[in-house]
Amino acid sequence: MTMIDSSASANSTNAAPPFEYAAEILMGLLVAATVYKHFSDGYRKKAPLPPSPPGDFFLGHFRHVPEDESFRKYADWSKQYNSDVLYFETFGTKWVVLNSLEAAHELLSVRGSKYSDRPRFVMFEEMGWAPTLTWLPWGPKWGLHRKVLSSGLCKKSCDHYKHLQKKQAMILCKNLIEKPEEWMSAVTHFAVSIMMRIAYGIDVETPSDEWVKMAAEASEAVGKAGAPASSIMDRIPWTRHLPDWLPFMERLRYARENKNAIYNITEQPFNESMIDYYDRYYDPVRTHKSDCLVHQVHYRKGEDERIGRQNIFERDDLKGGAATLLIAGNDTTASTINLIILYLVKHPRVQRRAQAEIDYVLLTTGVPSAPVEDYRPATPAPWGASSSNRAGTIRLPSWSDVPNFKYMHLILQEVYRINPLSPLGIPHASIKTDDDIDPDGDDTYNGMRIPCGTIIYPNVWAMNRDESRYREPERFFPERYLPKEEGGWGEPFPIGNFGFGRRVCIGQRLAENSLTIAMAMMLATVEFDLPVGPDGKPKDFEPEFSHKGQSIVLPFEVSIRARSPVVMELLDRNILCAKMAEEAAEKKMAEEAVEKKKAKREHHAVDDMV
Ligand code: HEM
Repeated sequence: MTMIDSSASANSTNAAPPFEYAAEILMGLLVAATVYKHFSDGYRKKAPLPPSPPGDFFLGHFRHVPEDESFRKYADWSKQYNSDVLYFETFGTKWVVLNSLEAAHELLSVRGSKYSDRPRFVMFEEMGWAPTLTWLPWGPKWGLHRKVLSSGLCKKSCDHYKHLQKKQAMILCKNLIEKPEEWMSAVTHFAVSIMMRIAYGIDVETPSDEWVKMAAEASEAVGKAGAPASSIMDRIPWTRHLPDWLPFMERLRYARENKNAIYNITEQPFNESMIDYYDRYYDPVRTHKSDCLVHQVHYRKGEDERIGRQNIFERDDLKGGAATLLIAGNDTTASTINLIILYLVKHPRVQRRAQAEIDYVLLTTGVPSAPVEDYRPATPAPWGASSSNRAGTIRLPSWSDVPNFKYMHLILQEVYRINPLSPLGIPHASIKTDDDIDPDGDDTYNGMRIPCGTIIYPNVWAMNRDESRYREPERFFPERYLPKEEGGWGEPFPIGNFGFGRRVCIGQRLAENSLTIAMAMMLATVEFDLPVGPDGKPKDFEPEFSHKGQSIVLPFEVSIRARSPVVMELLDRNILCAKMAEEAAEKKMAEEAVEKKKAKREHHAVDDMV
């Protein structure tokens, strides 16, 4: 026994372990496959690939594309190679960057049936995402998710949420005035409270609520995860199984460290919402379900089961769908409001003009009969740090006022243009379709070949700075969109911020409603100024941005105060009214539900007697 053991161990020291050369063999096969592919494509005389900067042999462009602010580099290359379409390749992963609106529109919208797939988001899989519309590949499951989520985000549904958005906009302004130093939490609370209510039926009372913290952690985890589908794991999926202490594996480490944040936001609000669903179900008074996504879809599923109709939207789909709304809807909205505040602070002239417009609309429409002077000081405040009209408002903006705030809408467009939240969009991917002429499913655009399965990044940042569309693109100038007759430059609104074609953002209407009512309310009630330095004078600053994943502005200081002494009272009174109206509506729905149940019971009783 001892002898056999020792010979075995001697053999094992002399012979090579079975997998010692596996890496080399694998590498050799990959090189051979790359070389074969290269030459076989060439012999088939296909159209040339789009221009691309030089890469390394085998590694391709892996080392050449920067992780941070790659959109700038792509825009530079686009100019250098005089091509709006650029091609890149690494370890067999091919990607194309579209630097013009024309190319993005033609490929992603007009040829949408070919370009609406997504690449595999291996890093997000590693982070533990449930099935979510944003990352789902093109196919029936995507169609089902899109249909279910869109039904709650169409115009009619969005009108239904307007009271909620207005109430939260008023609470936002109250929080800004009461705790100006915590202004960013107030903004996050605004966005989270809307999405938590719509997705889960959960009311988020204050900016210090646990739900706000949890949503902020998840948004941060996603926001700092880097541009989607660009990590080493997305390029070479098997690397997700490597230990995360290896060099180049920072993003794997990041994914593993942030798994909890995604788990919490997917599981906890969903479970809470389901508990509430069953509480309501068995409660004789609150028998009606809430109007949120989870309750509505879960109820429909139950009804389908009851009548034997197939419903393929599984529990995990609902969980993922609700988390999609929260994650996709809250951070985008909050980050855009942060940007709006930044540009208002940095451009006082723009802020004054928008306030003047809002004051004018509020004063000249639907005004109580008492003279204006009863509500505002006749002259600007004597300490007049600025030339602003500090009159404040005599009433708060309502939804019917919003279309009249024309200059405010231009500010929003200029914020979109100058700082797109997703500078490289969310990547699409091309697929083979029945209409393809090329047997491999490759496509041709302007004489350039786009191989089937290529990942497509629309460089929205470059499109929004296209000098043939925007004069002085780095300048923040909302008037650029005004027609020339009105003193503007007649330039077009930016288009790509919400994406393209069949994958275009489904939350755009909801987001724009949140943004416009929040802007209107803030401009009517709040004054934003530069922070005050130790010498008591306004202190200018250079904002810092993070471009890891989303392009967001990092926390900055701002001086915030109410525009007039009546503002706080107006806000308090209107918030109270909104809450009372909500309670009354809830009570009415509960009473109707009880009546309905009673009628059903009586109907069955008669049936039984018959
Ligand atoms: C300022 C706010 C927002 C911006 C800038 C924004 C931007 C985007 C972009 C660029 C895309 C990718 C489109 C494409 O692939 O071509 C997208 C997709 C998506 N957005 Fe938004 N979004 C915002 C708000 C919202 C809101 C409020 C919701 C939900 C209520 C939402 C839900 C989604 C979903 C589910 C997708 C994936 C659609 C699909 O893959 O089929 N977004 N969004």
